[in-house]
Amino acid sequence: MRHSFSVDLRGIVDLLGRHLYPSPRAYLRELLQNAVDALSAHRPADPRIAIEPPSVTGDGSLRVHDNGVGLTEAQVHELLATIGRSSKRDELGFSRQQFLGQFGIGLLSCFLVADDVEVVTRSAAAGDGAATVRWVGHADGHYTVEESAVPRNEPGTTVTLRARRGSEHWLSDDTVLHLARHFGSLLPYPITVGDRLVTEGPPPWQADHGDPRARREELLRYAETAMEFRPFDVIDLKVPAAGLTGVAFVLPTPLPASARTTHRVYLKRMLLGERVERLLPDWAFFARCVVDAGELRPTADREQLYEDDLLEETRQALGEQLRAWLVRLSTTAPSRLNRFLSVHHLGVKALAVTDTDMLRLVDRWLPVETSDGEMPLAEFRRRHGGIRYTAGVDEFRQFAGVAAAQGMGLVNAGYAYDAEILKRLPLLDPEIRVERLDPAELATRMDPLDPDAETSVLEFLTHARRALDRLGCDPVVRAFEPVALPALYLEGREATRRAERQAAIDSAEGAWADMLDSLDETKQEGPQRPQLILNHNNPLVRRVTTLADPLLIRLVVEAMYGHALLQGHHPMRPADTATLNRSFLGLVEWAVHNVEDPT
Ligand SMILES: Nc1ncnc2c1ncn2[C@@H]1O[C@H](COP(=O)(O)OP(=O)(O)OP(=O)(O)O)[C@@H](O)[C@H]1O
Repeated sequence: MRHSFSVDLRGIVDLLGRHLYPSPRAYLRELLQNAVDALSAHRPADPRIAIEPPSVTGDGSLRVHDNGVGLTEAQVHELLATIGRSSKRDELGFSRQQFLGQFGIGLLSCFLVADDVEVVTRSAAAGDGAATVRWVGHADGHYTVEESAVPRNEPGTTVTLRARRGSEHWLSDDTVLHLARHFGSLLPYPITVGDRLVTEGPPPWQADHGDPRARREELLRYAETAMEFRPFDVIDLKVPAAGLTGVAFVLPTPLPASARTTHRVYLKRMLLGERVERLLPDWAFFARCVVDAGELRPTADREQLYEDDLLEETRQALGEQLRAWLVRLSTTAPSRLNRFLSVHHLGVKALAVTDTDMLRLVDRWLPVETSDGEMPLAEFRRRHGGIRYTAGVDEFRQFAGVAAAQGMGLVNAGYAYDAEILKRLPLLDPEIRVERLDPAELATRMDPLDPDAETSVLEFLTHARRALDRLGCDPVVRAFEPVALPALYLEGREATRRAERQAAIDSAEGAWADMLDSLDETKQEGPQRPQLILNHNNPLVRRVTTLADPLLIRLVVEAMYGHALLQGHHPMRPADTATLNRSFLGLVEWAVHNVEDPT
């Protein structure tokens, strides 16, 4: 025997109210949507939707009239009284293009605010003699159908709601006016609430202003009122496959890193939401869009866009259009591009990591910190042939001045995405040379001393070497710029790696330490120790190299070693800290002793 499911309407309404619709306000959207669909199905000469709020009906009820397609009695039974039955779907289950509704549950949302829903309707299709049918559905799950005592004089439908106790505010004049404006201001048929027209005509980007500058100004003004910011620029958007038109407003300030950009989306000119996500690719955080799309689908709660192939395709196409705008800006208005970059550099850099056009744009236009001051990478290459960079900000601060003085240009790639961007530069031109600075290389650029000077520092060097040996460091004397810098601690990249490995071995214990130790293949290689480069051009250093007292030389060299470590933000091992302390106290003692006893 076959049986049909019976549905407990209260349970379903509860489900919708709690889990599908985030707020009961959805009821007005669903009523507007049905009225619009009814007009799209019939298209009378003077289509209109008239909402009568309680102040007009006078009996506390809300009425929504349309002069659309209406329903016959048979359709009333089939469509209004069957949950999930919609006239707007084809056999394959896809929503028919011109309609907003598709699921056949929208009317149920009225039960979120009312216990009874009355529909009085007359079908346009059934001709002049069509009866006016009155259907009343109750939240407890039963309904009545009868021929209306008052016949309608034109096809169409009137839905009447009387607020459930406690829900009166959802039907109040102010709320209804606000909701009708919110959801319906761009809808293609005139909508009135009482005697107020809430529709505003076509979307602002479709309005014809004749002059493009006037249009742009109008759109900027629209953004100021609708989104509360004066955009940096407006970009027209169009994706025919999704029936999408609209505009992207470029944000005048960067978003906080954690924030997601959201968009105002209309579907067939009904507002889907003001905070719709995932319309643009993630990288396009600098734009907020307002769009209307005919073909994109909503999620069942009508709050977000349904994720399908068409949405993905649309996202790509919109991304393309924003990218093209950026590239266009770089050729037609570089100064505007520079202003844009100064605000949104982080996002553009993120984009350049995966996108070659953006990489080219960053290369040519985005100023980066270099030892010659701020300039785009392309300009830096013009001056220095290739690119040598430091991967950390500290490293850059330490070496930029010295490197520049030796005629070596340095790029600071210590900020987000910098190093990845630099490594990708050869994609633009395989000839581009990019290498990371090896600090050890700096020493090779510094002038050795002339033979006389070299001889004069030999004895000093012997003492200095003895002082630094147990710290794993070799002293070297060179003449370099800037004169003001007495000493520089240089650790080659290999030496750094080795120090890190050694630190790991030192902090490990037992078998683990033995294993790390045995893995340390560099043990077999010759020593590559960090160097303390003392600057012979510096007057103080020059005097120090002439000292005769081995104890004083040791104290001075140790102090310079500690100072150079601190200056270069190098990590201080316990031995380094102890050395610095001891040399400091030793020098104080030496100074005091000499003041007391100058002999
Ligand atoms: N104002 C109206 N004029 C004519 N027919 C209507 C009207 N309101 C509802 N209907 C009919 O009732 C059916 C069910 O409406 P309901 O709002 O529940 O679902 P839907 O609009 O089809 O889909 P959705 O759940 O996406 O809103 C509609 O498909 C439509 O045929």
